[in-house]
Amino acid sequence: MKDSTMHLMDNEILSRLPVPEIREETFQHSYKQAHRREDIRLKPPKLKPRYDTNFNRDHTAHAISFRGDDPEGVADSSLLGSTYNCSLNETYFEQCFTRVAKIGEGSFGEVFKVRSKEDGLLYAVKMSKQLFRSDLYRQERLEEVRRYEQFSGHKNCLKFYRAWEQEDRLFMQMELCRESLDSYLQRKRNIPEEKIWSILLDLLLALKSLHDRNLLHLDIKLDNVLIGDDDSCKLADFGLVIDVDRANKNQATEGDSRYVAPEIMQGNFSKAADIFSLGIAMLELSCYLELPANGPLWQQLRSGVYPDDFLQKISEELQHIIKDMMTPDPHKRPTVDELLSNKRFVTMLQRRRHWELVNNIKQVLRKSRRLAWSKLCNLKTTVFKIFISILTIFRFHEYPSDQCSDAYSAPNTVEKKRPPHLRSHLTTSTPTMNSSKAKARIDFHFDEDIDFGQQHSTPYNNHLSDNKMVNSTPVIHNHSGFRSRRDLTKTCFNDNSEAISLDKSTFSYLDDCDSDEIPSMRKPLDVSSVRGKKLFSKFDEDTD
Ligand SMILES: Nc1ncnc2c1ncn2[C@@H]1O[C@H](COP(=O)(O)OP(=O)(O)OP(=O)(O)O)[C@@H](O)[C@H]1O
Ligand SMILES: [Mg+2]
Repeated sequence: MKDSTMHLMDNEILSRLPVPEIREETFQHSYKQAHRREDIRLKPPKLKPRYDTNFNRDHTAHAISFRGDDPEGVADSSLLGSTYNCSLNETYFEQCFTRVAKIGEGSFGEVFKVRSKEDGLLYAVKMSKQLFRSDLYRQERLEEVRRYEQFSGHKNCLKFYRAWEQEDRLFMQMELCRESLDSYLQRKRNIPEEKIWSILLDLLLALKSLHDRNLLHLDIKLDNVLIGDDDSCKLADFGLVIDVDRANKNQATEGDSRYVAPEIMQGNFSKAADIFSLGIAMLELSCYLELPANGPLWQQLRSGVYPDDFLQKISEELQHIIKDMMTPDPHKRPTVDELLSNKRFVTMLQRRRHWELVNNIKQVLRKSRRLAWSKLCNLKTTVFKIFISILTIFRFHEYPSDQCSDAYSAPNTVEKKRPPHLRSHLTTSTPTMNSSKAKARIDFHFDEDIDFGQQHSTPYNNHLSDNKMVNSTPVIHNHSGFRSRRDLTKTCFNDNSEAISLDKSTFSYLDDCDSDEIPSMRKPLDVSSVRGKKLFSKFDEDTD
C-alpha cells in the first residue's frame, strides 16, 4: 500500500517538475580533455577578439577596477604596482608571481596558488580559461570583478586584491583560502553540528550582504564556499551574480543542477532560489548525502520528500531549518533576515561579538608570524643559491641536465635499478604563457614508465583504463534511493556511465595511501560545476 502511494507520488512529482537534461559528458571535464585533439580537428578556427578596444594589441597588462569613475571598469597599468615592466617579454603574471600549484578549476577559470614577488605572500590567482571572444563575453567576465570588489570587504566573502587583463584573458588576485567546503566535507565526513551551525551563520551573513543589495548569487554550493585562515567560511565565485530586477530567464544563468531551486526550471529567479541552494548544501554537509544532479531523487528533494534516514543524524532544530529552506514553494521559504532572527543565531552572533577583539588579535599575530616566516624562507633560499653557485664554480656540484634521463635506457647501470620513473609535463589546459618557464614540469615515480604528453588532467586517471574518469559530479543511474557520498568514494564511471568499483589495487601505485584517501587525492583538479548548462530545454519546449 505504502509502495503504491509512493509510486503515485513519484509519478505526480515527475509530471510537475521538468527534469534537467544533462548528459554525462557535461560533468566530465577530464573526458573532454581526453578527446581534445579530435575536437580541435573538427572545430572551426577560434574567433579572433571582436571587441573594439586597443588594450591588448600591445600585449600590455591593464588593470580592471570598478572602484574609480570609469563605468567600463578599465584602469591604467599604474594600479598594477611598480614591479611590472611592460617592455619585458614576460606577462604580468610571470613577472610578479611565482606559480606554486594549481589548486582548483571551475567551468570558467583555473585557480593557482602563487607567491607574490612584491611582498613574498601567498595568494590565489584565478585565470579565465577561455579567451575573450566577444565584447559580451568579456563584459560578463569583468562583471565578476565588479562583484568581487563590491563584497571584498565583507568578512564572509572572499577578499579580492586586484584584477587585470592581458592577452585576452582575465586574471584575478584573491586571498588564498585553505580549501573549499566540499573538500573539507570529503576529508572530515562527520562534521560536528556546532560547526554546521557556525558555517550556516557565516553563509547567511554573506548572503545577507548580497540580498540587501538586491543581488542573487545563483551558484551557492559547497565548492563555492572557501575556508579562510581564520576558519570562517567565505562565499566565493560571483560569476553568476545578478540583479533581482534583471533576473529573468534571458539574463540569468542557472548554477549547478545539484543545488538549483525547482522554480529556476520555470525561469523564475528570486532570492528564495539562493535560500534553497543554501538549504540543500546544508543537507549535503550535515548528512554527507550525495546530491543527485537529475532523475527522480532530484525531483523528490524539490517536492518536499526528504531523506529521513539521513536526517535522523542531526538535531530536530537543524532538520527543521533545512526543511524550511528547501520548501518547494519559493514564497513559503524564509528570507535571510527571518533565518537570522532564529534564537540560536542571535546567541551565536552575540558570542562572536564578545570574542571579536580576541579573535582579531589572534589573526594579526598569525599574519605577522607568516610574514616573518616567508621573509626567513626568502633569506634561506638566497643563502642556499649562493652556496650552490660557489659549489658549481669549484665543480663540486653539477646541475641536473636532460641527459640524466638517458641513464634509464642504459643497460646494467645503477640507475636501471631505481624505481621506474614517469615523466609528465603538466601544463594547464590553457597554455597562455609564451615563456617555457610557465610550464610546470613535474616528475612522478609510479609503477611503470609512461609518458602521457601534455594534458593537464590528474596523472593517476591515466592508470585507469581509458575514460574511467572520476568527477565530482557523477551522473547516478541508481534510482533506488538516496546515497551517502561515502558510497561513491570507491566508484567511478566508465564510458557507458556504468559504475565501476575502485578498490585499493586500482590505486596500487599510491603505495602508502589509505583507500579512504583516494577520492580526496584525485579531487583537486576535477571540474566541479555544470554551470551554464541550459536547464530550461523542457520549459522552452513547453512554452514555445
Ligand atoms: N581564493 C581561493 N583559495 C583557494 N582555493 C580557491 C580559491 N578560489 C578558487 N579556489 C578553488 O578553485 C575552484 C574553482 O574556482 P571558482 O569557483 O572561482 O571557478 P569557476 O570557474 O568560476 O567555478 P564554477 O565552475 O563553480 O563556476 C573552487 O571550487 C576552489 O576549490
Ligand atoms: Mg566555482
